[in-house]
Amino acid sequence: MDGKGRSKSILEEVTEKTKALKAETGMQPGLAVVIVGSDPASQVYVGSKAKRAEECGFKSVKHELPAETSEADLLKIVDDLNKDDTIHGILVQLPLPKQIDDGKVIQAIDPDKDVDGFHLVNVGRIATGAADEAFVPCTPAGCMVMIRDMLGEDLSGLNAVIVGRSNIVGKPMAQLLLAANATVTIAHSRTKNLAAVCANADILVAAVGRPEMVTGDYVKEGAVVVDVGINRVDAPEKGMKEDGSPKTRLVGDVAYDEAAKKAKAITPVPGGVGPMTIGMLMANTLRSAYRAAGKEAPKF
Ligand SMILES: Nc1nc(=O)c2c([nH]1)NC[C@@H]1CN(c3ccc(C(=O)N[C@@H](CCC(=O)O)C(=O)O)cc3)C=[N+]21
Repeated sequence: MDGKGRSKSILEEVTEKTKALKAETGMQPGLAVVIVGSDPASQVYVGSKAKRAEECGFKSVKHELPAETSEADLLKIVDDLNKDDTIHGILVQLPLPKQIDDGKVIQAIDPDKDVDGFHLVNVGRIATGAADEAFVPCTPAGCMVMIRDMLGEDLSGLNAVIVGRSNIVGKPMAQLLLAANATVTIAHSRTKNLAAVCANADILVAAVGRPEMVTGDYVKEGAVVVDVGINRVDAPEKGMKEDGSPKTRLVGDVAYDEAAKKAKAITPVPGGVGPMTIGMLMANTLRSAYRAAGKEAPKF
């Protein structure tokens, strides 16, 4: 499953619907991305989010704050963005430095601008089957688009196994699959006979953060496999960097070649779930702007 290509089609639709909203109401969707500290990987993600937002025709605002920023100062910025009518989506890049309580910052974001879908109000909306009114977290939302492309809207009778129980992927993924009528199992590091549990899955979602842990024997013949992992591992076969350390490459949580032999469809890393996450962030921001304009939000 080509996440990069599918994400492109979503971004095109977002761009089109942004034009339509502007023509009809004069409103332009606005996305604010806040990053604290200078972790290089985080900088790259934030940069590409801002770039995509501009390509969609959004107003894009980036707040880059020093690593020693206090919680109070960050909360003040969030509060200002909550009150800013030109901003429809607020994303505070995680993780935050240790002097700042992630939970406190997330709960300070206006739930109706929480395009990450991490606020308790949105978590609760999804858990109670009100996903249409909620912001659905971007990574699970992107996974669902690819699963539905393969299997249709109704997953009745299918077994879905998610490996990983995080609040940002595993748990919301389970809610979305359940809402689509799949029979859902959440497996994790304490699960007994993990390979056997996974081998029962028609839909297998790997979100554990352990490079290539899901090997061929975990995969049922004909399964749809979604790999959420993005792990940077040493790749000495590519040679050395200038500082003498080995070059690196990205791998998922799934051993791709082995799994691909058995799967009906599988997402690659890179080029799978990652680009879909960014696509869904733009879709959520567009939806937020439509709601602020009092118009029915387009579905993705
Ligand atoms: N509040 C918050 N929301 C997030 O959504 C969030 C976050 N914090 N913190 C960090 C993680 C990470 N994340 C990624 C998004 C896209 C790719 C992506 O597009 N990856 C490319 C590869 C990029 C590369 O080459 O490094 C791919 O998989 O093809 C990766 C990672 C969003 N995150």
